[in-house]
Amino acid sequence: MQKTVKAAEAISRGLIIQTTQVLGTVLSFEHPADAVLSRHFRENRDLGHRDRGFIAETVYGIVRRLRWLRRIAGATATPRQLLLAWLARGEGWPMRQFEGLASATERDWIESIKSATLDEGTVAERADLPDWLTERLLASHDEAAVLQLAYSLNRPAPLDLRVNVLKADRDAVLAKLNEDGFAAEACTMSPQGIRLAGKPALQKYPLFLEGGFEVQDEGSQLLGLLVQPKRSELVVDFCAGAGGKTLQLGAMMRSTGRLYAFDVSEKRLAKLKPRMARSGLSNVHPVLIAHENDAKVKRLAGKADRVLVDAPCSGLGTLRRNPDLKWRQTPESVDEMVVKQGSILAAAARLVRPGGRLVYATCSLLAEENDAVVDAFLAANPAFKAVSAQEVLERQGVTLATGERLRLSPHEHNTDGFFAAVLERQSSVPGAADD
Ligand SMILES: C[S@@+](CC[C@H](N)C(=O)[O-])C[C@H]1O[C@@H](n2cnc3c(N)ncnc32)[C@H](O)[C@@H]1O
Repeated sequence: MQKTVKAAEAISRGLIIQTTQVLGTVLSFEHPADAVLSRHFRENRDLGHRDRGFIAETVYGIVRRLRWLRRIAGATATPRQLLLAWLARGEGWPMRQFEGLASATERDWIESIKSATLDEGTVAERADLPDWLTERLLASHDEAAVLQLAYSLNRPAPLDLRVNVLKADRDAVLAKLNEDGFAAEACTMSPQGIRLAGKPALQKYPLFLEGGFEVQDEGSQLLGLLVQPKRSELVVDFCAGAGGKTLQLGAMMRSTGRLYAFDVSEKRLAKLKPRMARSGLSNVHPVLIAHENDAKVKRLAGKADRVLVDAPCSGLGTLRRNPDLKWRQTPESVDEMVVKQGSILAAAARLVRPGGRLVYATCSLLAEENDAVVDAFLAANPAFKAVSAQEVLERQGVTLATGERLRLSPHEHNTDGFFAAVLERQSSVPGAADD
């Protein structure tokens, strides 16, 4: 508690006002919270590391516990009231810390909410999730599991790195990080992963600039391992985005063969370029496509050894990092996503050569974006058969009792929530009517 009190002593009225402004913009839910924060920091370059940390952590803390805070502070509480309620109840600030920051009337109000008690509340209220999402999770989990999952999603995520195996080896990177004062340890599941304590700034760290590692959640690294690309293969990362997994696949291919990084977003693909330069990879070919049935995609029909579909999804498995998603997504947006996912998977499957592998992955926790999409695909494409994700990982030294389909969750694996299914196009079904 002493640490919180000390940090709070340095909080100025100005910082409280700025945090309230950022919070107000985030709570309009017109833009993603991380974009609102980045923009604020770009426009206020004089803000120090600690003040940025205070604004970001406070805003994320409030968004994570918004339902609880509204129960405490009132359904129509203003951003400033939510902030004061968070500092008093979420951060446990004692009354004397509000002197000079809150008016006498506000301090009376804070005192009253400090001692306010709440009834137990509904499952959704206790989980700090919207009702519709709680209902959908309850369809595949019991109440205790939903609450456990929600509590783990409502905490900040650790910082994981993936060692670039083309340039470095994990033990050497680990030793260097520890020597330079970072508290780093090897990830327990991913053989390429390192977990750091705290949130150190790494953008200017020489080993990062030289391409020795990238930031990537350990769970996301396991998805790359499921693709298991080999040297000289033709591999397609169908939804490459800024290339988190592309870079991992390229390094696993030892910068040989051809690795196509498709995406419909020019902005995301542009973010891949500097990362490619750092990584030292020369086998990556970013390709901007208009949609999943673009002619640039069709040219590779039947040619790919491996295809990864890291599908656009609700992102609800990443609530530790993007807590605003739970308030921004709707049942309708999820339903639209499911249609898109089916269409992308069908288009990507056409690229897989006989005997080749297709991996469908999401960072969603919802069965309709995961199993339902894969089940519908398998029913319509008898040439594809499921392969055990557990066995694919085992062959790479990862022991994880996941069964046929990979399911990762923060409360069980301390990773983001991920789903993946590994499928293989049978070589013995000539001309199967699957496309
Ligand atoms: C989950 S993100 C990918 C994250 C990325 N693989 C990584 O590891 O960093 C999904 C991506 O799918 C892209 N996308 C959306 N619709 C698409 C489509 N029809 N074809 C290909 N990519 C698409 C989005 O622009 C987004 O970058």
